[in-house]
Amino acid sequence: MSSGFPIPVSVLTGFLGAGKTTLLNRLLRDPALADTAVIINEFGEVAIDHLLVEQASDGIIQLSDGCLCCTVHGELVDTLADLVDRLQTGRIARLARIVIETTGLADPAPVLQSIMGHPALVQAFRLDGVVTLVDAVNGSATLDAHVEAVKQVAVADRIVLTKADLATDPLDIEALRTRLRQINPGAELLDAGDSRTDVAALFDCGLYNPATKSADVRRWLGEEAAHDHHHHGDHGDHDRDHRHDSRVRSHALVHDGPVPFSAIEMFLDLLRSAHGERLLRMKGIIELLEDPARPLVVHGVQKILHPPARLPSWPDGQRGTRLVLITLDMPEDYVRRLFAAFTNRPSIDTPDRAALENNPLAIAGR
Ligand SMILES: Nc1nc2c(ncn2[C@@H]2O[C@H](COP(=O)(O)OP(=O)(O)OP(=O)(O)O)[C@@H](O)[C@H]2O)c(=O)[nH]1
Repeated sequence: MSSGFPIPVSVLTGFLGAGKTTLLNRLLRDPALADTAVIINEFGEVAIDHLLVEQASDGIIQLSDGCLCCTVHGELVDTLADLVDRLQTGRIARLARIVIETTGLADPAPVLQSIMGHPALVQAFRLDGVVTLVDAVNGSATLDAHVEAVKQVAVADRIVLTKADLATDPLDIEALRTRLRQINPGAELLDAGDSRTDVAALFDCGLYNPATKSADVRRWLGEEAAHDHHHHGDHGDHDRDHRHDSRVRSHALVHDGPVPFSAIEMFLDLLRSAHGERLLRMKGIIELLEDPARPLVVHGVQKILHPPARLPSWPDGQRGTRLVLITLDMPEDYVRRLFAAFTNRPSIDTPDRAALENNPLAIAGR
């Protein structure tokens, strides 16, 4: 293997909406991350994430998988192998680092095992560290409800607490910190709002060392290695590898043409008031009737609805509204019909938006 190898790989993980892309955008502004390739995993039929990473798009590689939970094994391995090939044939001059942003529902063990355990990749890459983000507002509830979130914390070298600015009770934050230290006593615990939480503090962790992690982590990684042993070269066994909770699903909503702000607002309000606790994540890019040239970006994370932001222009030139919702136990049909009602594309037997607004007896979704 030629010089420049092994390339350090950092894994950025954290539950849905914890703030991975936000932190990544901040870090990518640092010249220390020049020559960094970013691999992001998208799920669902519409891709949004790559539009929201503010870097020259040639540095971003998007893995598109239909699955919520996996930074899917085979595709990640193929992408990394392709990068090696491009470097060796001179199509890329140099890569100083790779950052992999996992999906929020990812079990991190297979991702780490892809890098540490794959016979071909182990020569080219070294797993440098795992950075796990935990949202200070939703963190405790998320750890209670989702085992993936506990695993993400347990495997971390650095844990970054986000959204402390939104947390109302400092005692809650302290309780969360204590819990994070219990799950992973060895990781450094940092605050996203602290300017010292920079590239130097998060990356260059040294070679990832499972021996410094809990017995659980060593067991999970061991199970992955055993699982891998049977699956090298076999990318098609997704059903068997598919581990996410079938109660969790993603809904992709697309609308061509501009939508009035009031319609989007009402759609989100109704969804949140009727089914807020079932809405794990909502994100979208919206073409507004009032200002179609500047896309509106909306984010909801469990009980938080973040203030919408505006982009100066359409990142990929393609206008329209793309929303992704990740829900727990929510019928697909309900979401689609409600969205159709507010974008004036009623399906059969569904009251249209005007009827919903004007008729107090109309109950959406019924
Ligand atoms: N107030 C506040 N908002 C934050 C912070 N970090 C992230 N956000 C907001 O949280 C929302 C979700 O952030 P993202 O960076 O998209 O989260 P993510 O982890 O990449 O989301 P997924 O990829 O969907 O799992 C956005 O509206 C961000 O602006 C923070 O520290 N404070």
